[in-house]
Amino acid sequence: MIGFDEALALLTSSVRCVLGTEQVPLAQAHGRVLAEPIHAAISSPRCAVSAMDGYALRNADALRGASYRIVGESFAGGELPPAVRIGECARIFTGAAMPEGTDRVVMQENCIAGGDVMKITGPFGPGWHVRDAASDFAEGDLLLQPGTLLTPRAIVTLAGADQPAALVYKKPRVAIIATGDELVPPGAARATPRSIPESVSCGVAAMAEQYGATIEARLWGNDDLLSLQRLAGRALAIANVVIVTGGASVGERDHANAMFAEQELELLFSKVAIKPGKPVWIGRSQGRWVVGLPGNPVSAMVTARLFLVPMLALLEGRRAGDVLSWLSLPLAGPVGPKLRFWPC
Ligand SMILES: Nc1nc2c(c(=O)[nH]1)N[C@H]1C(S)=C(S)[C@@H](COP(=O)(O)OP(=O)(O)OC[C@H]3O[C@@H](n4cnc5c(N)ncnc54)[C@H](O)[C@@H]3O)O[C@H]1N2
Ligand code: MOO
Repeated sequence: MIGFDEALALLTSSVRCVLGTEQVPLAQAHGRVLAEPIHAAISSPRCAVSAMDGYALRNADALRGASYRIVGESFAGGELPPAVRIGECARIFTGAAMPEGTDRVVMQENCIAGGDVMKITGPFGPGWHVRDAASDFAEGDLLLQPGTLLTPRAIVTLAGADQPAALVYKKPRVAIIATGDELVPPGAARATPRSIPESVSCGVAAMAEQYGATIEARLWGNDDLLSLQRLAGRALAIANVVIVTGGASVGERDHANAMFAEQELELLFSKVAIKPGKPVWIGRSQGRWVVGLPGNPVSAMVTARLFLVPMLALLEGRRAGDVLSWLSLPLAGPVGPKLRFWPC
């Protein structure tokens, strides 16, 4: 039995990001982890643009009550109007390039216009309503570091930097083997008195997917060593990470560890001084990671969150600290020896 900190340190120093990389288009990049630095291919905005619909003019020339001749118009993506001189202005729309000679936009709510004349009628305030060239980022700026999780925020940055695709780390492939004679598929327990619904692999698969893994197989084994050994071989052939649920303890039919013995299982640790979840174990077999979770659903979910999730993060090129953050809080009340089925 080892302490939690020691177990986590062992895991963190042993799991390497070795699954390789692949190029994915932006539409498939959400939730993936960047394997390259992202630099801006263009500046944003590319030139000074208006932040409002209104009229562009020279700031030094702007005066409430004054009139200006409208010499052209500027639309987002359109041609630039002629240069604007003193006493002149140009019609402008949000996102359109500022015409030469202009450095201020007066919102149209503060003007009236007729024919080719615009008059400033309202208090147009201190804001110039101009977004300077490269005020978001400049061409060549480093915007995203390798190891960044591609969240919606990172995706909009990638696209805004004119990057149509990204190099990302490959997703870990996971196989889950649920063990236990008493287990039946959810929905079938009501008809069989001594059975219980197989819930653990459902929750653990959802958690693994949430943290970037693909589920290659959900397998099911009785508490019979021979058939479990066959399942172990099958799972190791298709996955980077094999998760076994149940059978982690010392009962006569607890084979989770033994089912990998023929596959040269090397344990990283077995049993951690935590509650719930003491029987959790992690090892290597045939170059794959094997994670043994206790069968109790609460224990399995807690140990999956504490050990499987950082393992997946490390395999995907992230750091364990990206997915584990700690907050010390006082207990709301005394904790007895029994835990509820689902922690609230
Ligand atoms: N003599 C000892 N007995 C136990 C110890 C110990 O140290 N010495 N540890 C206890 C602890 S702590 C735990 S946790 C459990 C873990 O046992 P196993 O991993 O061997 O799990 P099982 O015995 O197979 O099942 C425990 C419990 O969970 C239910 N289960 C199992 N798999 C699923 C599943 N996929 N979905 C839903 N429920 C599942 C199973 O029916 C049992 O009720 O061992 C203690 N014993
Ligand atoms: O600690 Mo076990 O994991 O009690 O349920």
